[in-house]
Amino acid sequence: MHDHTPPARLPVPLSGRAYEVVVGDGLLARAGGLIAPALPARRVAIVSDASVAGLHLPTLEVGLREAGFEIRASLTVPPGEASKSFSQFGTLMEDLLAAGIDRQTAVVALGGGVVGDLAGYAAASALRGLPFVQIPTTLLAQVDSSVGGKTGINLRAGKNLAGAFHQPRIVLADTGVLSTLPSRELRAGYAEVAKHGLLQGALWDWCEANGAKAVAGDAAALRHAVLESCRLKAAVVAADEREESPEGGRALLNLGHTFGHAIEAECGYDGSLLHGEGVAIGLGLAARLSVILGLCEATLPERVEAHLSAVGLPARLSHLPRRFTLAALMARMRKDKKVRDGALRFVLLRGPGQAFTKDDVDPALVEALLRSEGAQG
Ligand SMILES: NC(=O)c1ccc[n+]([C@@H]2O[C@H](COP(=O)([O-])OP(=O)(O)OC[C@H]3O[C@@H](n4cnc5c(N)ncnc54)[C@H](O)[C@@H]3O)[C@@H](O)[C@H]2O)c1
Ligand SMILES: O=C(O)C(=O)C[C@@H](O)[C@H](O)[C@H](O)COP(=O)(O)O
Ligand SMILES: [Zn+2]
Repeated sequence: MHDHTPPARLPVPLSGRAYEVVVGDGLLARAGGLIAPALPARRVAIVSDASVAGLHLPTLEVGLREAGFEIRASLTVPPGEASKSFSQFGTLMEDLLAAGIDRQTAVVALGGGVVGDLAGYAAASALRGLPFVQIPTTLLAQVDSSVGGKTGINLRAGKNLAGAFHQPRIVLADTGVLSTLPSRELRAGYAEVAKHGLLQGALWDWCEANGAKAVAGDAAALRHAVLESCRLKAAVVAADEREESPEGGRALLNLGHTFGHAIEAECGYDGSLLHGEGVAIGLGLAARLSVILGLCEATLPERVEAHLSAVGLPARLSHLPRRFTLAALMARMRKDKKVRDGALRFVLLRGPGQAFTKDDVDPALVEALLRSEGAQG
């Protein structure tokens, strides 16, 4: 049963590279007509993961062929974070070239953030840059990763440490495909909505009132979460596309990620901790660090953690079954891309809607926080 609300079109107003995020139900079946005006030719290579391809690739292929698209290849990678690797990247590049792509062939990512980040990096690199289309199929990818042009893979040293900025020509967020998403994945994606809520303010109030509906799969709540998240992200990215602003800018979208990425990397990308779950724990830790530094009300961490727990997300390090060593977490955080002149930089909160970056945080305070949360050493 499809929702017949007409699709919304949100602009991402980047000078010379402006594009739209189209949000609606049933977009996959109409994909060809929707993406053709944004592309140089009706020729694509689709990249997906094996699970998503089994569920949604046939609908997309029909939707593209109906509009006269030639599909040069439909390539799949194994589902999961481990596919954001150099070896999958290499195989994907070879397969794209073997499929006979040229510079007018668009790479279409059909999947979650893993497929979007990996295929986007391949699109940025193959023939030194191919047109790219994002068709996000997870809540996380619809509210966050498909918008803004960050692409990349993980290295042994940590998360997203190789990559490129490569903006898509268009994003199709078909909210109907979320009905097949496992509930753990829906909750993990919701962590980025809560992050956007804490950055934006009014959206945090909405989260506290409606988050439970969103993680239960309520279509109206999910549409609202996608629209408001993309609206916020589009504005932040348009103002500071490459995270260069000294005043916070795009780096604010990293709220919770300094801690989250370190925890995720320590877990080894084996599915035991999803990106959104790491972000949820990171949001709680960022709120706790903000209190330690006297920046916000002492009640904020409990408020953040209570909401995240209420929607079924882990909100504290101690909620995970495994233990972490302090030295390992600190070493991971020192490799974070926000580090400036060797100093850790954190996104902190004065309250919901009042985030900022701080680069003179005493590492001893961070260590004391992590120790009090159960890190060993
Ligand atoms: N580029 C960015 O700006 C950005 C932003 C946030 C996160 N990320 C990255 O995104 C990645 C996480 O993305 P994710 O949470 O989407 O994970 P994912 O891509 O691994 O997808 C999660 C799981 O859901 C399955 N799946 C996807 N869509 C489905 C559907 N409609 N029905 C059923 N199953 C479906 C996939 O097969 C996979 O097993 C991380 O690597 C993170 O670093 C990037
Ligand atoms: O788009 C951004 O900018 C973000 O920070 C969004 C994050 O949710 C996302 O996880 C991103 O990939 C993290 O960026 P990174 O630069 O720390 O790898
Ligand atoms: Zn993230």
